[in-house]
Amino acid sequence: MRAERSVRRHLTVTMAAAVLAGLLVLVQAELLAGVLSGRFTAVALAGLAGVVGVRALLAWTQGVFAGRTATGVKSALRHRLLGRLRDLGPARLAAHRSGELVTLTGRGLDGLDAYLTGYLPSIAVAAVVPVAVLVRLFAADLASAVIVLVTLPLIPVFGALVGMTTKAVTERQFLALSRLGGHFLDVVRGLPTLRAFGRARYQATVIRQVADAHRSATMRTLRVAFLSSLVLELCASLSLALVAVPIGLRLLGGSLDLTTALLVLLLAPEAYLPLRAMGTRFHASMEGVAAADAAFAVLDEAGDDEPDGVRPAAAPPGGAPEIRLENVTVRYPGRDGAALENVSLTIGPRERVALVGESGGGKSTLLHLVLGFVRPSEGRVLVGGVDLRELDLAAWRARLAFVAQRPHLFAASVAGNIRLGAPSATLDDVRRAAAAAHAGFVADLPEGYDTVVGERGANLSAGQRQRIALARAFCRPGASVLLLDEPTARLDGRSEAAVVAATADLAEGRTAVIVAHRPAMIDLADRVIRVHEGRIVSDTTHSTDPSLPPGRDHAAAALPGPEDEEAPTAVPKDREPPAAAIPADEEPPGRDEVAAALPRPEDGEAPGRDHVAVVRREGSGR
Ligand SMILES: Nc1ncnc2c1ncn2[C@@H]1O[C@H](COP(=O)(O)OP(=O)(O)OP(=O)(O)O)[C@@H](O)[C@H]1O
Repeated sequence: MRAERSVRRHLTVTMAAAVLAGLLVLVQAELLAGVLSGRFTAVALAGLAGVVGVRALLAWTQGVFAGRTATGVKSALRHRLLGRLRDLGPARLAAHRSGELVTLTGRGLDGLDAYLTGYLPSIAVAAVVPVAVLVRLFAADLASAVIVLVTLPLIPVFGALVGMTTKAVTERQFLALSRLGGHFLDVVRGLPTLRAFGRARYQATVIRQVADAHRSATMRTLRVAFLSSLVLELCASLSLALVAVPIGLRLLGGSLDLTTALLVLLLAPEAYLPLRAMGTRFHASMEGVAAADAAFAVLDEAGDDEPDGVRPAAAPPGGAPEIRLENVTVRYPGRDGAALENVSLTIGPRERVALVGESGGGKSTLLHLVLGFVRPSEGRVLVGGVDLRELDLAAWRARLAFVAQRPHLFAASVAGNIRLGAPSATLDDVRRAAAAAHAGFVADLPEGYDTVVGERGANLSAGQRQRIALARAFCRPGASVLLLDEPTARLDGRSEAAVVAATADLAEGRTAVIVAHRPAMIDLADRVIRVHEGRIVSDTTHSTDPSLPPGRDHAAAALPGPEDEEAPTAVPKDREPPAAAIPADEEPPGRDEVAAALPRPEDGEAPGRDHVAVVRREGSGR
């Protein structure tokens, strides 16, 4: 708010300085005409120099305050834009290309400089100075004033005629620029894939085409701008000729004195100049206006993080809450079918729920609903009986420990990445979390926990990235809800067993929702929910029947559908490692070896209970 006030103040000073400098032209012309005609003495030259000096000072003031205005407006817009992008949530954000957003927030908004420092002050000058000049001309010479009065409107009329196409042309140019930025970033990120598939050269051709499209759009914009300048210059020059020729003739005929003639000749161009300048600056500022339009379109998009209605956001309930979905349907923009359809589900406090089902079934969407990343198209999500739409989402998320399906690592130190959700965590806390996530490899990195991770974790293996992301979740001991999206994907058997054990430990006393494909992870849940094509098709609670081997019912719930590639198999509880965090530098207990020896589902064959028994027997016989 304070920033907005100061921007307004700076803009007012800019406009005032521009208008004042414009009006001083009248005094300058008056003095110059007097000095040149000999009406004023040489002393008037000092006054003339003074006026020129004041005009220079005003131009400097205008430049300084215009710069401050532009910086203030751009910074405020960038802040709001970034805030909005944060609030949009991943689902809506996915509709925008990162490169286009980068172009918009960077180079795009920089285009506003021309609008704020040039076009806006020129409007103020064009509104005041020609009128003042006309008034003075009427007082000096009626015939010339009438000619100026008649010809002056031609400039805005012709300017508007040319300018009508400007907006469309500049918008096309900005679109081409955004597309170029978006495509370029996409290609740079995907270079390894493109090279592997032999498409790098082809993409270079595509970039050339997109750049060509941008070049021709820019040339079109420039053509319109030059045409506009030509028309306005021509118009102003002809109008001036209409004023100057009769003045010359009347001067020769003796019907006009030299001072008046000089004054009219000096003042008349000043009537046209502000309008011409406005036209030129209009073209220069249009790219910034197109960028601002694009920025406002993003700002106007409904975010997912705003509580509905005018009520203040409610604080999330304390302790491990109950999570309830009531007839929830989720439709993503641009998709016909629903990602989740009429789903009703209650997850009790401290309950551990595994979400299973084939790819694309809607499991991650369900997690994102609880996170508040996506909003239900129909139905509602309740946390501890309070609608998520009424909750303070920042406070709610502070209570969550979340591992995303594709965790993002920042180009910061390993420790910084792990303590992302717990900035006050000490290095010991970070080490403990890393040990629980079985991320012992960090100690072997060149600078240990201070090693700077490449952009998006580029210098780490996929499994190492996953373990750092897990450590991030483990570094939030205050969290009362665990939301894990395939936390053991990309882990080897040994690490998986340890992470499952640590997860079991962490889930104790918390509400946990875990998207899982692997049997070991599924088996630690109290309840297994199978999601298929956006619907819950089975919901199995852990059996209390002691005659049944543990996990049997889970295996049944997790049984693959026709499309499933993996056949998850329950690993009996007694074969899991103890439910305690295993220090990364220690050898995991012997059970891990069993887990490590287990053929993984991706090995082609889904292991059954017998496999485990065989491996154990072989192991013990040695
Ligand atoms: N941002 C999005 N925009 C549009 N459609 C989406 C978006 N995210 C997911 N979908 C669609 O919603 C459906 C459910 O996706 P979701 O990611 O929830 O499945 P999933 O069960 O988690 O799959 P997986 O096991 O492969 O991670 C899919 O058809 C997917 O294509």
